[in-house]
Amino acid sequence: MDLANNPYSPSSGPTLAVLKFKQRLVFHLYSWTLIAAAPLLIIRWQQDHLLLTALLLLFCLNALLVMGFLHFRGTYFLKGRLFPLLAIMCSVYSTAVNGHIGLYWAYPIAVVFFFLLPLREAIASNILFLILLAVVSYLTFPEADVWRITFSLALTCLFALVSAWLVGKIQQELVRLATTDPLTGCLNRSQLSDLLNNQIQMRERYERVSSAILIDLDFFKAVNDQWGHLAGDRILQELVTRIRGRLRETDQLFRIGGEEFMVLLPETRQKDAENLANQLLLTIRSKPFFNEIRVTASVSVAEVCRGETWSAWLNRADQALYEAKARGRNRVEIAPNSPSDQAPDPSGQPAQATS
Ligand SMILES: Nc1nc2c(ncn2[C@@H]2O[C@H](COP(=O)(O)OP(=O)(O)OP(=O)(O)O)[C@@H](O)[C@H]2O)c(=O)[nH]1
Repeated sequence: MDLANNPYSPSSGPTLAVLKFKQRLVFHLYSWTLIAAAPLLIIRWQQDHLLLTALLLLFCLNALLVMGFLHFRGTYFLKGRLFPLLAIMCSVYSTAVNGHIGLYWAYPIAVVFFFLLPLREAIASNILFLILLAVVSYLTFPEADVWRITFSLALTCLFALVSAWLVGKIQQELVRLATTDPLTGCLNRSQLSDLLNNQIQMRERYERVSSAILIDLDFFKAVNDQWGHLAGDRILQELVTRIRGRLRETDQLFRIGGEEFMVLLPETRQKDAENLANQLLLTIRSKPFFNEIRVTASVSVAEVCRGETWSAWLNRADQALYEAKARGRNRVEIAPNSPSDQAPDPSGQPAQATS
């Protein structure tokens, strides 16, 4: 595993990619609403509609602010929560004073809520919008029109809701497919750097120390050669079930190579990680797998050191794993702390290799 040249940078995680895509989408939607609202602002100002002009001005300023925050900070002001309020006020007021001409804007606004807001907030905003518009329509239009307006707007909201929900589900599924290994259901390497970096931040900021365990099956090629690849696959699946049975909810299990796995243990010191590593080794070698096949594993443990990068952390764990292989396999090896780490081990115990 060549970690120094690892292609996975923190910005390459699928979750981050989806977030960036959403931010770009929000930026474009705000620029389009700005392009649509700016001419209206001038028209209403020329017509001396002062209240509507003020509302549209606030609307445009909010759009500019959100776009500015997105462009310069990569985050947006109030997460765009002023938008529904201003959009509802503009549309309802415009319908009250301009009749049908104002009403036409209600439809794109109802749809765009689902792209700019979290689903629940979009639903709540649309319910409020529908009620207010129904009241204003009742006061403004003939009764027959009120039903048509309310019903057609409700249908527009419903279709937008269904499409937004579907897009959200598809997106969740795509992220799941991109981040998990199909054979074992473990996390794959796509988010490895991000999650290791999170633990490094916890160490730097709050002195919360995490550890990583690497597990590599011994002589797995021989298992494949003797029993076939399908048997090998079943062993890998059973191995993951056994490992998972020993982990806490907060621990994360990655498949980082063919028969190589990594367990990330947040807030776990080396001593506790070493205990767990010994237990994991025991669960692997103590009982035969599918078809009465017995396998062993080489295991390494590395606690994160102060000031080190995620790849340096993983490299230390990897070196210790090579050491475990070199010393005869079927054992746990502890990675020595990096020279940059000055913190004393609270247990006062020197790092030891155990079998
Ligand atoms: N069945 C199965 N085998 C896999 C999978 N991924 C990798 N392998 C096999 O795992 C074996 C790994 O072989 P090696 O890298 O030589 O390692 P090893 O035989 O375990 O030897 P040591 O690690 O040195 O103990 C290869 O035969 C791969 O084909 C998989 O998804 N399913």
